[in-house]
Amino acid sequence: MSEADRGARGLEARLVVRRGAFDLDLALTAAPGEVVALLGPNGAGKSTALRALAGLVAMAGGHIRVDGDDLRPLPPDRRRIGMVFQDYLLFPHLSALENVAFGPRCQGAGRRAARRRAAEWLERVGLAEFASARPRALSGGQAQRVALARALAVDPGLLLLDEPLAALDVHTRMDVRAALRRHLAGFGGAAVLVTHDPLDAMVLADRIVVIEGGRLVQEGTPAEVARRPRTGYVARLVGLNLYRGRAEAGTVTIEDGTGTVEDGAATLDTVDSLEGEVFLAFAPSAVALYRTRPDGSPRNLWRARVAAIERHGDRARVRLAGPPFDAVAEVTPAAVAELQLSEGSMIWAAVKATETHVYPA
Ligand SMILES: Nc1ncnc2c1ncn2[C@@H]1O[C@H](COP(=O)(O)OP(=O)(O)OP(=O)(O)O)[C@@H](O)[C@H]1O
Repeated sequence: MSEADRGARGLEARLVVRRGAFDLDLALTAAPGEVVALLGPNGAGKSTALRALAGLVAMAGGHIRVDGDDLRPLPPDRRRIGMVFQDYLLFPHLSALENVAFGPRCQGAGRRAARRRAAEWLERVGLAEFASARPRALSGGQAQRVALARALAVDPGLLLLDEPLAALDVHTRMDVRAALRRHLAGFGGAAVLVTHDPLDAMVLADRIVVIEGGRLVQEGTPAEVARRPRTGYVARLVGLNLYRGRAEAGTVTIEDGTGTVEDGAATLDTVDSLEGEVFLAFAPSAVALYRTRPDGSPRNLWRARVAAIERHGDRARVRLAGPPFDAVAEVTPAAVAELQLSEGSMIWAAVKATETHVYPA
């Protein structure tokens, strides 16, 4: 390790954890002031990663450096870490103020200093008047703000948030998400957030790290990840059709289609000049559906079976099954009626070359 590494600020970690048949091996960094969201399907290892950082699960290897200090040998209560965990609730027998004062007390602050500090934090999260309330008298959103104040009151070098909004109803969730964003913006340490909700990740994170099967599969800013998904999971999350293929002279041969490549069926034309291994993506709204073969035959035209029709806000999502490949189309409910779409029916689908996006695999 170089001097520069030792003195690096923020989080610099490699987390190696074995849990039965599952193993996690993840390099993770977060600069001071940066919020990194861990996103991934169920069982990907997000909570395991967070618990390893907190010292709640043992690591089989790796290291955790926060502002240059190695935390791995330290027990959880000696790590300067703030935690807002879904199941790491407030102490029910303590008031909001005492809950927040608990951390500074543990760090050695005197009773009065700890209470003063807690009062400041409750003020900052807008709950000054609830200082003497017990947790059961608080709403879910208020309790979550007290938990955040408690986490931040210890002036942590690293803040860990595990599904901080998951237990809240939709309306409260929006408010608390906006408040959380403001508090995170004012926090000078590194923050790692675990969420299932792509919207939380998009709104709260500076950078998204996607993990699947205990390994990093993609990372980037929310915009980069949304625009250029690299796995099916990410593509579904951001609502895009995504394929891997080989590009040659403006045509992409789909390699992960559901059917065999017969007489050029599993190909899509693009307006891109990229060659070689690529990802090809297009939005469900770019897919046009026809009952009969359209005149003038657009270039990217294929015959597809309707596998399912789902309501999605004021639009309908039509799942199309291959061969040549699966896709999702988004149309109006009126179009579903006009086209007489039903599960199992065969239709024509088209997507303009100009509506496809191609990027290196
Ligand atoms: N206490 C445990 N003992 C053994 N294996 C465990 C334990 N907890 C979790 N696992 C396994 O570790 C893997 C990762 O689980 P983890 O909870 O970290 O995933 P996650 O990405 O947080 O999932 P979710 O989104 O469902 O919370 C899973 O395969 C799970 O079965």
